[in-house]
Amino acid sequence: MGYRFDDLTTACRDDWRAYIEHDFVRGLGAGTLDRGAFRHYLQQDYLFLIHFARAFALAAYKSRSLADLRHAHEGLKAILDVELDLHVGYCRDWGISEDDLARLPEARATLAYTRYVLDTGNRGDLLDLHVALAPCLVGYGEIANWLSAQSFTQRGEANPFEAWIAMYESDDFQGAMRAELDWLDARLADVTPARFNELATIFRDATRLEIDFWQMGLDQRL
Ligand SMILES: Cc1ncc(C[n+]2csc(CCO)c2C)c(N)n1
Repeated sequence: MGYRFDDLTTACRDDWRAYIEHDFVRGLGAGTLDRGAFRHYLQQDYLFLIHFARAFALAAYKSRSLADLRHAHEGLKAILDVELDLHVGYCRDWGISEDDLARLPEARATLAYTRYVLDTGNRGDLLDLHVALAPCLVGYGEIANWLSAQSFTQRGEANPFEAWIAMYESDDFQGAMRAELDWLDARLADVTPARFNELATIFRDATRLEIDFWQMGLDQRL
């Protein structure tokens, strides 16, 4: 007993590294990622964010305390008022209009990942749901930090993906990631080994679905 978030990443170390250091991520850092692959990813990420907002609404429904209800509400507001607005603007810069976004077909990788998170939350409790959301919430912060530390990463105008890296490296985003880590550390401190194993399976599955999401972008696959 006495688990922490780091025990989840340690339990699926190879999958976690494959997600954080994926070729798609390396291409973002080096500035060499195929533009079509990035546009495809941006489009599918719009659909992803809509379902992710629904998952925060589910977290509100699953909350047993006012503090957890507020936490879910903050997460939902952050996606609707900040993340999705930014995303729509970002898509516009990449030549994707709101009309295009409204008509997108959903890729299999998007379907699989988002519905997996929603099903995990429906079936389980608030901790199951947060663990399913963690590769997304914590992973992108870790990816931005990892990229900043790599010698191949190009910063500034030389890199067409600079805004993407900067968004997830920002104090706002890193603060939200820290808050999520604290929430998870507090809950994981008193789970049994059997319960930890269940949670580690959820975390690994969601991490594998993040890897598939990057690969879907690279392959420009529906
Ligand atoms: C496939 C995929 N995985 C993770 C994120 C990152 N992300 C999505 S919502 C959110 C929190 C917003 O408050 C974060 C960090 C993404 N965009 N797309």
